[in-house]
Formats: sequence, structure tokens, C-alpha cells
Amino acid sequence: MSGHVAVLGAGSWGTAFAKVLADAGNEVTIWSRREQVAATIRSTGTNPDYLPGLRLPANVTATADAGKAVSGAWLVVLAVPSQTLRGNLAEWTGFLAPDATLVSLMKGIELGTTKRMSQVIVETAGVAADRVVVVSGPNLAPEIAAGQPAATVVACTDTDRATLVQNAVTTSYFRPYTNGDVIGTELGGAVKNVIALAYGIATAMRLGDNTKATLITRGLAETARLGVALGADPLTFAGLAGLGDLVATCTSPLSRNRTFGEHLGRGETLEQAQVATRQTAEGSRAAWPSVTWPGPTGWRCRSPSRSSGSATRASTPGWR
Ligand SMILES: NC(=O)c1ccc[n+]([C@@H]2O[C@H](COP(=O)([O-])OP(=O)(O)OC[C@H]3O[C@@H](n4cnc5c(N)ncnc54)[C@H](O)[C@@H]3O)[C@@H](O)[C@H]2O)c1
Ligand SMILES: O=P(O)(O)OC[C@H](O)CO
Repeated sequence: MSGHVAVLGAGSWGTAFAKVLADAGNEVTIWSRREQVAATIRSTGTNPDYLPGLRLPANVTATADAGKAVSGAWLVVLAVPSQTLRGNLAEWTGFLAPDATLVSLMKGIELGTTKRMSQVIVETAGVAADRVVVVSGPNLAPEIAAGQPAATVVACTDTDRATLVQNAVTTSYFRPYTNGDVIGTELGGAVKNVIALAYGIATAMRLGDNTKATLITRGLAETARLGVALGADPLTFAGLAGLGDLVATCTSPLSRNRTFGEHLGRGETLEQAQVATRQTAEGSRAAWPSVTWPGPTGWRCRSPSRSSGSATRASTPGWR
């Protein structure tokens, strides 16, 4: 495909993914919410707030004007926090080319609707589901920015479109695998964030490897059961978007979700953990949906408590 591609969101993953796209030969425009970040990327080829040390290739530019970024782009990559996607996309939809492919990098579930990101995109942009591609896998942005070898899953209900995106993001260090299971690919990426919080808590509490192996194994089993109930292919959870991402996120000190959990495990409050983690830890939003996260009104609870649910018994059929 010719023409330029847009990456909307200049955080860690948006910036690292822009490098992947550029290294794969695309002309890339990053949209940043803050003009100062866009100006720094344009003038220095760096984004020091998010990925210090990364030098972006010359075929990456940046703007704070979403219309300019998206106009004429055949591929539009969405890399904003999951809870802001609906609002952001509502503002951008009018700029989208009629046949543009929309790529979701987000790993979250929308609070209030419990929709996956691809569902939010279909609803908000008014596009057919087969125009939406999900990219998810063990993809810690700083490692990919450093050119360390990694693989990912490119999922779409339209096999040809998945292959198109696969080709657009293949580099010597980034190996995408296609998959038709959008539901499983998205759920693997969203649910592992919550398990990584628990893993971080366990790590800070100096719990042992038996505990942590149990969290990963039982966490994966729960994810797979949830996924199957929601229409996913169980095999997806044995792959990069399931086990692969779960292991990377739980075990890496680079993970914001694990780090957030470690702060909690040391006895800090949600607010202290958020301030220390700084970047988007999607699992915290999912694990504490009743909390209103920092904003003009500060910290408070929307509702007194949520249902505790019933504990999963050891006799539950399925993976053990
Ligand atoms: N960082 C990673 O290693 C990684 C890897 C794979 C997937 N992801 C997923 O990618 C998504 C984005 O994460 P990230 O790591 O780039 O986060 P980040 O915290 O590094 O960056 C988020 C970006 O969104 C912007 N932003 C914040 N609020 C906004 C709003 N209201 N409107 C528009 N933009 C806003 C921020 O300014 C920033 O540029 C998340 O769903 C995350 O789970 C991240
Ligand atoms: O830093 P985290 O915890 O958001 O994890 C980043 C990626 O999702 C790992 O694949």
C-alpha cells in the first residue's frame, strides 16, 4: 500500500509502534494531544517523556492537528488510553478516509459498557467490523523501541486486511502473526493487565514462585474460560496474545501494571501508585471501576462498593 499512515497517541506504545511502521517503510505521522510533544518529535526525532533514548527514523513526523494526521491515511492506528477512546474517536471520525483500516493498539475494556476496543471503534466510527484490526501480544514498548526481537498478533475478521497490516508492520525485529480471533486477541491483552497487578502485589509482598506461577496459570485459565464464554477461540490464549503477553507483563519490571501492583503491595494507596506509575496502567481502571481517577474533581468513589462475585472453586471444569 502507498500513502502515509497515522498513529493517534504519542505515548509509549504509539511512539514505539510509529518506529516499527517507519522501519517497515511507511511514512508516519504521529498525533499528539500536546503541541509541545509534537514539536519535540518534529525537531529532535525524540519523545523523551515516554521513551527516553529512542531516536525516531526520519520518515516519522508529528502534529497536534488530528485532521492533518489522519487526512489521506490508509492506515489509522489508535494508541490512546482505553477509557478516552470513544471521546477521542468521535472527534476524529470525520477525518477518516472512507476505506481506511483502523488498527487498535489498546488493551482495555470500556468501563460502563464492558465493550472491547474494536466494538467501541465500530460503534463510534460507524465502520464495518472487518475494517478494524487488533494488534496485541507481548509488546513492552521500551524493548520494541530498542529494536529487541518481538512478535505480535494481528487479528481481523477479514484475513486479507490482517495480512495487509501484517505486511505494513513487519521488520527485522518485529514479527506479526495473523489471527481471525479478534475477541480472544483483545481479551488476552485486557485481562492480563489485572493479573499483572496481582503479580506485582505478590512480588512486593515477597511471595514465592509457587504463588506467582499459580497466579499466571490460574489467571490464564480464568481468562480462557471468560473468553470462550464471550465467543473466543481457546487456542488464542495459549499463544502470544494470551500466555505470551501474560508472562511478559507479569514478569517484566517495565510493565506499568505490574509496577502499579508493586506499589500497592508495599502498602501504598491507589493514588500513590498512580502518581508513581505515571503512564497508563489499564488494569487499575478495570480492577477498581468505582474509583474516579484523577481529574478536576480529584479522587473519590462513584459507588460505595461492587459485588464481590463468587469465588472460583477448584472443581471448575477446564484448565487446571
Ligand atoms: N506501553 C506499552 O508497552 C504498551 C504495549 C501494548 C499495548 N499498550 C496499550 O496501548 C494503549 C496506550 O498505552 P501507552 O502505553 O501508549 O500509554 P501512555 O500512558 O504511555 O500514553 C498515553 C497517551 O495518550 C495520551 N492521552 C492521555 N489522555 C488522553 C485523552 N484524554 N485524550 C487523548 N489522548 C490522551 C497521553 O498524552 C499519551 O500520549 C493502552 O491501552 C496500553 O494498554 C501499551
Ligand atoms: O506496561 P503495561 O503493563 O501496560 O504492559 C505493556 C504491554 O501490554 C505488554 O505487552
